[in-house]
Amino acid sequence: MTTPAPAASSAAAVPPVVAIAHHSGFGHTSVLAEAVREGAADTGATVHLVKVDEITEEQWALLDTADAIVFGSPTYMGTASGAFHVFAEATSKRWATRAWQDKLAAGFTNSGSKSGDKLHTLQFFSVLAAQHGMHWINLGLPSGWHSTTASENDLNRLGFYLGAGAQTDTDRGPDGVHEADIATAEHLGRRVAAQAAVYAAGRAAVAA
Ligand SMILES: Cc1cc2nc3c(=O)[nH]c(=O)nc-3n(C[C@H](O)[C@H](O)[C@H](O)COP(=O)(O)O)c2cc1C
Repeated sequence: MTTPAPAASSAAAVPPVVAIAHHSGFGHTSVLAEAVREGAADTGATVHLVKVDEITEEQWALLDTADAIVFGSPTYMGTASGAFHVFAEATSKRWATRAWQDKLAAGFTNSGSKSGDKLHTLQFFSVLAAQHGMHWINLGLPSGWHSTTASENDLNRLGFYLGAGAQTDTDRGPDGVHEADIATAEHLGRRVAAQAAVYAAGRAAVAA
């Protein structure tokens, strides 16, 4: 008896497109954006890094065609930076046409304090995603550094669930971004890209 060949899955063959829309005033959050890019690229995804304070029409078009958009910003005064908020308001054009409906979304932030009210920035990102009808992908990691046997070098050392949260001493440059936070951001990139692939394959299967 011959076993029939499995149906070809064209959806699985097409790598997802992940865009990282981010701002960084002093370069710390840029290090994390690069880590998200590396994590997503590891899975074979096509990745676009977009600096929201320099965004061009071509880059808006890249966001429009992405399967997933990862939002990233430092936490300034307990929320995303002013430059990120300018970008968020500019997305209202996309909101009006539902252009980003059913894309995936996720987020990361960095601040000077261990807490620094970073959760509020991640919540802002998730509400922005919800306003667009996007599907939020959380970090998907247990919290690290929470017992006598744990360490500050653990993945998700700051214990965020909604997205990736990092801390960098304010008197250090971009090379001061913590390795564990970089690894956590890479994890987020891999997770978003993997989920985007699952979502695209599922959508193709439903349409078939
Ligand atoms: C205007 C301003 C506001 C800030 N507000 C906060 C804050 O609310 N919480 C915090 O922990 N750090 C705060 N910081 C520190 C930054 O989050 C920190 O320096 C971060 O690493 C900057 O990231 P970037 O280099 O990507 O801009 C603030 C810094 C600035 C310049």
